[in-house]
Amino acid sequence: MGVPVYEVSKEFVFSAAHQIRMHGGKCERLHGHNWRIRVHARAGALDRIGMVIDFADLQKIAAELCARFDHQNMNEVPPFTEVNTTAENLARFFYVEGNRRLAGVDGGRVTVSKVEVWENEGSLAVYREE
Ligand SMILES: Nc1nc2c(c(=O)[nH]1)N=C([C@H](O)[C@H](O)COP(=O)(O)OP(=O)(O)OP(=O)(O)O)CN2
Ligand SMILES: [Zn+2]
Repeated sequence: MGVPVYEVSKEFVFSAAHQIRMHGGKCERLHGHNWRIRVHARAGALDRIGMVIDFADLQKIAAELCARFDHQNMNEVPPFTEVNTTAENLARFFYVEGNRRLAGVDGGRVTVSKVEVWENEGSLAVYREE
């Protein structure tokens, strides 16, 4: 028998402008996206009612993180005043901040395992740690 792993995920959309510094092409100009973020959470054991985490609680965490960027120029919102606003860096940001928020919940039973960021229907970046 393998080691059990349960995973749930939740998806969010927010609208924000950005510009990719040093890109050298059109993406260096200010432009916007409806960013689509999917946050995956995993656990080796379920809680007493059979959940990794309630979808509503995962939604709350990710919604808080999205709120700081919604209808903003992301390049003006820390840490993206210093870090380039690529989909890869945004995925890492959600992964790290999501895990920071989950660390205090249920003795660290649940972690963010993966974050996917779509800049548009065809362009996806994924961050996870191995
Ligand atoms: N690896 C990455 N490449 C690019 C990123 C990125 O975050 N990581 N970002 C951009 C731009 O933000 C751009 O807005 C999105 O790129 P793209 O998907 O190419 O968007 P287009 O609308 O130009 O795409 P088409 O599908 O060709 O119309 C660029 N690259
Ligand atoms: Zn873009």
